[in-house]
Amino acid sequence: WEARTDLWVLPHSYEACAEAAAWLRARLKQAPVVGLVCGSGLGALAQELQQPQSFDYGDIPHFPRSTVQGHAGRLLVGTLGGCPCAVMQGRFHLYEGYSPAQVALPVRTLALLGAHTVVLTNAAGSLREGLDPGDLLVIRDHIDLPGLAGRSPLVGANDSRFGPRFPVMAGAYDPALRRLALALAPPPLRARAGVYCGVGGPSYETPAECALLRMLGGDAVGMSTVAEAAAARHCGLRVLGLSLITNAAASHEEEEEEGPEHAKDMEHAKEHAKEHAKEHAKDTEHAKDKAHQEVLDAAQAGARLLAQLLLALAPRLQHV
Ligand SMILES: O=P(O)(O)O[C@H]1O[C@H](CO)[C@@H](O)[C@H]1O
Ligand SMILES: Nc1nc2[nH]cnc2c(=O)[nH]1
Repeated sequence: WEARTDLWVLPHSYEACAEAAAWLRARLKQAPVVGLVCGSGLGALAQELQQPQSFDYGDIPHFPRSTVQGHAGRLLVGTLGGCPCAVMQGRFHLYEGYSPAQVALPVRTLALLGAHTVVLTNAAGSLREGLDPGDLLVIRDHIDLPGLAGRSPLVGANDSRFGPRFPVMAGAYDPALRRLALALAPPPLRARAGVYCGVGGPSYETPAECALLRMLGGDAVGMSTVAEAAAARHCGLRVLGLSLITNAAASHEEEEEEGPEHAKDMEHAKEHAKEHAKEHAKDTEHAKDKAHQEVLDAAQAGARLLAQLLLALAPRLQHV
């Protein structure tokens, strides 16, 4: 038996990223030094980009396709506050069926294009009281749950052209960039530092899972960013992580229903159950991606202040 490693290896091979980078380099007026990944509903972060060149992911060799609402699937390259910048309007997630290496391919491509810094933004659910929708979590550290379980983009033969076999992740989120982001957050944007938990998704967390993540020390939870951060650190990029809080995690749950022990008798309980099942079926139909739509709406509402922060930050990111 011979393992088919080609399908697995190709999307994360150095050659695939180098081909994507060469394709872009041949078309770019100016190479980016900073890469910005837009989270769900945060595509408007590109609005201040000057003289942007635009590329559909479908045209860039080896780039996966964006399949999630709120992720346009486009790379824009221009200048932000004078700083040459590449903005990814849309990222890839494990729950779309992509491998961790495919999720990380754009970050590696940006590194090969000459970027030295990436800003990873996302929409996230809060796990903490006092961290509310509209607030910004400046990521101090992360808990990479898929990564801890072996779903890391760094799994497989190590290509030392990217980086070392065992990269250090302490201090992965650059402390100086974090301080800068905290200092430059424009009022009324409330920014604080904290820990982002990356989960596989696509289901949102149960209340019990939220309690677990809280116990682990998480402040916010989302389904992205951690694989990109690992790949970025592996190839020596500086990383700034920004989570726009869009909801309280697990707040989409229904109010707890009283159990059948509270019904007067079994008949009553059965009737109640039938009615509830009907109502629930209607709700579920109506709720198709209602939760994600709420995330997108909240992200779009917060995008203006986040865009202001990025505009203030960009000139300070240009030089290492
Ligand atoms: O992390 P980003 O890409 O911002 O998206 C977040 O929003 C989606 C859920 O609504 C998930 O993809 C979650 O990770
Ligand atoms: N996993 C997860 N991702 C999110 N993205 C935006 N909100 C959430 C959330 O509550 N949970």
